[in-house]
Amino acid sequence: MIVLAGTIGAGKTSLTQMLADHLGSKPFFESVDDNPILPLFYKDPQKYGFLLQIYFLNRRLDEIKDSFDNDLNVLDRSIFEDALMFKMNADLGRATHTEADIYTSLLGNMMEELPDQAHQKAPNLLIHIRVSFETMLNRIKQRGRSFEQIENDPSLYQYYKTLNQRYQSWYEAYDKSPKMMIDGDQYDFVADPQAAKVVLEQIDSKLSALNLK
Ligand SMILES: Nc1ncnc2c1ncn2[C@@H]1O[C@H](COP(=O)(O)OP(=O)(O)OP(=O)(O)O)[C@@H](O)[C@H]1O
Repeated sequence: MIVLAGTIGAGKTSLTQMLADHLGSKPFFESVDDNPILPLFYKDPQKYGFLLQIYFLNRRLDEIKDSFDNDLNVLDRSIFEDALMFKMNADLGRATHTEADIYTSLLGNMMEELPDQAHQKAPNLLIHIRVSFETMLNRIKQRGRSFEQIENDPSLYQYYKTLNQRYQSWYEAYDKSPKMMIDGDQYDFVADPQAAKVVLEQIDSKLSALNLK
């Protein structure tokens, strides 16, 4: 499986669809609009952070199991980023370190229980869409999900800034599978068909180098 990674508004959902269409494989999306915990979490992160994390863990394990049958299936977010986000939430006092430790241990246990074929536990390729903090803020504003708006909760500015910074070091340290980075500032693959073509070419050549295509 191929997994997309990147901060809020990086374009993971759009690239998942484009890439699956291009490869003739199946896209897997985590629906934000149907997530009943997310608005609660934004309103009261201390209370709902752990519940949200367990919700995501459950959903992502389902996705991983469902996408097993084809190496080129595309998932719109990796399970590894949840750990990054939860660790950050714990560091910011939005979850306790005990909750973070329990989550990490549960994640490890559940990954061990996945079916045996070792290659299927880790993705075949992780694609990180890197966007600047400015682009991230613009996209969040443009998309207009009310609970994500800084006007409604000014503390989100710092939350988003910290998240954006942490993604870069997270990506550099990531070693669970082959990986590549797409420059989401340079290539606006949603608005610009030429940029989309370049991005798909970059991914194609990585997949060929990995003998996946
Ligand atoms: N593990 C997590 N912990 C806390 N919040 C999370 C976590 N995963 C996702 N979210 C929240 O869920 C919402 C959707 O995030 P996500 O980045 O998956 O999709 P997106 O914003 O639609 O991204 P894209 O535009 O790249 O498709 C955001 O508000 C994000 O903060």
